[in-house]
Amino acid sequence: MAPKSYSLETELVFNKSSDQYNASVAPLYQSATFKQPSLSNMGEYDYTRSGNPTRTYLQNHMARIMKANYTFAVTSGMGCLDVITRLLKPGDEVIAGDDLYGGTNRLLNYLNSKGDLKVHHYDTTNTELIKSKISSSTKMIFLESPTNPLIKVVDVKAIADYAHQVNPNVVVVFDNTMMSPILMTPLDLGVDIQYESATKYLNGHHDLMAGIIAVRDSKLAEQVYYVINSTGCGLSPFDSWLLSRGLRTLAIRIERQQANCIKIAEFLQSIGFKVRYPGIKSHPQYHLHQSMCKGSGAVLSFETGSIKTSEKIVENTDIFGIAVSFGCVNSLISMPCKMSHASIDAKTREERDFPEDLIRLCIGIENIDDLINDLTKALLKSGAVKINEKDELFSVVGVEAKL
Ligand SMILES: Cc1ncc(COP(=O)(O)O)c(C=O)c1O
Ligand SMILES: N[C@@H](CCSC[C@H](N)C(=O)O)C(=O)O
Repeated sequence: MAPKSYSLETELVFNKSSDQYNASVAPLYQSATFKQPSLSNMGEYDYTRSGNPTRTYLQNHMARIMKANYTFAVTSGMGCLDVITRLLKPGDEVIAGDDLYGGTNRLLNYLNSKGDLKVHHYDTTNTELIKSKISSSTKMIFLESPTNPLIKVVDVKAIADYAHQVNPNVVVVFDNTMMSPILMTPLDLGVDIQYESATKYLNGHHDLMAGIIAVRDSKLAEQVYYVINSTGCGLSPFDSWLLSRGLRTLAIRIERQQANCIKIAEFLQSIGFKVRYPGIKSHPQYHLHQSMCKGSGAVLSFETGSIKTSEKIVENTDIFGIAVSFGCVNSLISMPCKMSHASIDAKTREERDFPEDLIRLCIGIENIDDLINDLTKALLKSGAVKINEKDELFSVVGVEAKL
């Protein structure tokens, strides 16, 4: 009989553990080795690099949440990409977005520069351009949507369907870190491998690094497992246990983070900033995004027109911490060009229309009035915003972001 599945919110907290003592929380097997029942019978587990019950529990839970047949927990989001790129052969052609996360760009560039892969970066918001570049020699396609931090939206299904028509063996890879499984199910849109940095929303507390790889095809799953076992990047028992714990509140955290983010996007827009956020109608791909996702997440970016002004804003918030990463319960502020995306060189950033003054906000679950007051104080101190005779805030920068 097919296992009964519940709504995502229920699946997140529903415990399917079959623990011998009926522990309400799946136990932590903090053990590197497992004794064999006999010399000839290895038993279910022998060595934690190859498998561990706490990691299996997490993976089974994640598979239900991501609508995957197989998931694999590894030591970071970049660890996922490392495993996935190892499925390719030397010299294979791959297509990648031109606004992928900085670390993704760095690893792909590294492999390209060593001649391991031939990586071609294109603007993946231009579906026709991407289609024209896909050929029978394209072996893998790397997509991200909305992109971090320019919030560009990709037509995932159109690209995945076309790529599979041209080459049934192409592997379409999708980084779903920005949406999480609560807001998007990329496997339903035709991607072959979905991965996420679980360091972000999935865990939500910035107390661990992890990554999850999800697939439906059993052959791909076998290859992914082979690499993980061979390289030893499976997630440790303790981090698997911690991630299982963080995961339970994913739905409620995202609901609150997103509600706060929408209010902040509207606030910034109302005082004259051009805001990049797929949850507001002014986003050029608002309808495409809404057709693929159940929400818009809690990351937005905006420009001020001046690097100095942006620096002053970032340095004058209290509640918003100056830190990389996102998806955590507390709010963060950053300048991607100096922080998360500094690994993309300045020339490439310019070629890709990446604004140096861009500020990224990652919204947490704090009280919304406190967040808006904190931001207002920093905007006023920086001089980016002033108060008119009617006591209303207005932006004095009036910059038109290149969306
Ligand atoms: C969209 C995206 N994908 C992947 C990663 C890599 O994840 P990790 O930091 O867990 O390696 C990050 C951030 O680091 C990210 O923002
Ligand atoms: N120094 C790190 C930067 C990590 S950025 C983390 C996250 N993806 C974000 O977008 O903020 C590095 O070199 O990778």
